[in-house]
Amino acid sequence: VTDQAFVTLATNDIYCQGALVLGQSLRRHRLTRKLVVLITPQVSSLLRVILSKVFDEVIEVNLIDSADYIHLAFLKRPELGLTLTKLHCWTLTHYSKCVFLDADTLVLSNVDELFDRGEFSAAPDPGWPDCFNSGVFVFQPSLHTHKLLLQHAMEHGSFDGADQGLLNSFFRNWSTADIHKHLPFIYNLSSNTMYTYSPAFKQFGSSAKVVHFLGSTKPWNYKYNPQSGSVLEQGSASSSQHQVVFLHLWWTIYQNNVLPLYKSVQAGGTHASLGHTVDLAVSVSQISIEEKVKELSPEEERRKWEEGRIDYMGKDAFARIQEKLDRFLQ
Ligand SMILES: O=c1ccn([C@@H]2O[C@H](COP(=O)(O)OP(=O)(O)O[C@H]3O[C@H](CO)[C@@H](O)[C@H](O)[C@H]3O)[C@@H](O)[C@H]2O)c(=O)[nH]1
Ligand SMILES: [Mn+2]
Repeated sequence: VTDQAFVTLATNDIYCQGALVLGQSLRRHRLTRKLVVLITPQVSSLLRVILSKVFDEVIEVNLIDSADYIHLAFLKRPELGLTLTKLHCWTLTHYSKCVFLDADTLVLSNVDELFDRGEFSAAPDPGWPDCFNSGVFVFQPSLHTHKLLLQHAMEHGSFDGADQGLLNSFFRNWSTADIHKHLPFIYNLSSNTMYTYSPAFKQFGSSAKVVHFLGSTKPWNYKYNPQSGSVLEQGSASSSQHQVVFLHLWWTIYQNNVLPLYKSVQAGGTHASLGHTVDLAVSVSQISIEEKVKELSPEEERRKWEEGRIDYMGKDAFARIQEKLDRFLQ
């Protein structure tokens, strides 16, 4: 089937690591659809090369390219940045139907049956089951829908400041209108929420098809010991039994199906620079993915702005600029 696709999003080199594991996990289970990753200009050229080995299409999306009125409105709402980026998936009109998967999801078996569902299908959010979780959803690309979504974002914002709030208020009758649009929880199983229903996990957990590492600690924040096959806990994060199993699987795929891709591109050392934001440390007993903290020179900063590569979510966010101005004026 060439007019249907699995789609994910990675706006930086760190989330690319998740996208690569997700892509490889899809390939392990008889892939019959196209694989697409949306990226933003921040993604390094090395990661683009690696992504293109796993994904059929690596598509750069850029907020600056969107219609002018949206761009202008966006400048007043920089916090919607990442949200609008996810919405770009509706512009993939060379596909008739797609399944979106967050870069922090992992596919455990073939999930082609998701394409039997219509827009907008998603699984309940474990924290508020009358809302859907926007980490896995079935949608139909359409420039018209895309425009309506952007308009909705500009007019009403998002009640959680991100895509899940926006999509839930846009597709507001999801929870009551059509039960076929309720994906079973096994298509978006979040294993690390505060509240879990353990007997249900025992009963149904083994039929899980997609795992979602939702929340602030992602698999790539852990370290992995390839010899013992153990995942090393990070700080205060404590993992439940089933989560450990899924983390282990994530790292196994990373080690066996992602690391070799890098080796074919660059001479592998024990400490490799994977792009401008990621360092990879590989030794016999430990693999870790670390974020590089790199300060740009003022000249580099200015060039970034001039090229339109503005970090709306981070240091160029309006609140941060305001702080700077206040400090300057005092
Ligand atoms: O810096 C970032 C952050 C996010 N993403 C992408 O956006 C997705 C959503 O972000 P994530 O960190 O996975 O959020 P969650 O912890 O899953 O939190 C919830 O809340 C988000 C915001 O509403 C929704 O997008 C998620 O689907 C929902 O599960 C990621 O998987 C990536 O595909 C990036 O590319 N870069
Ligand atoms: Mn997620």
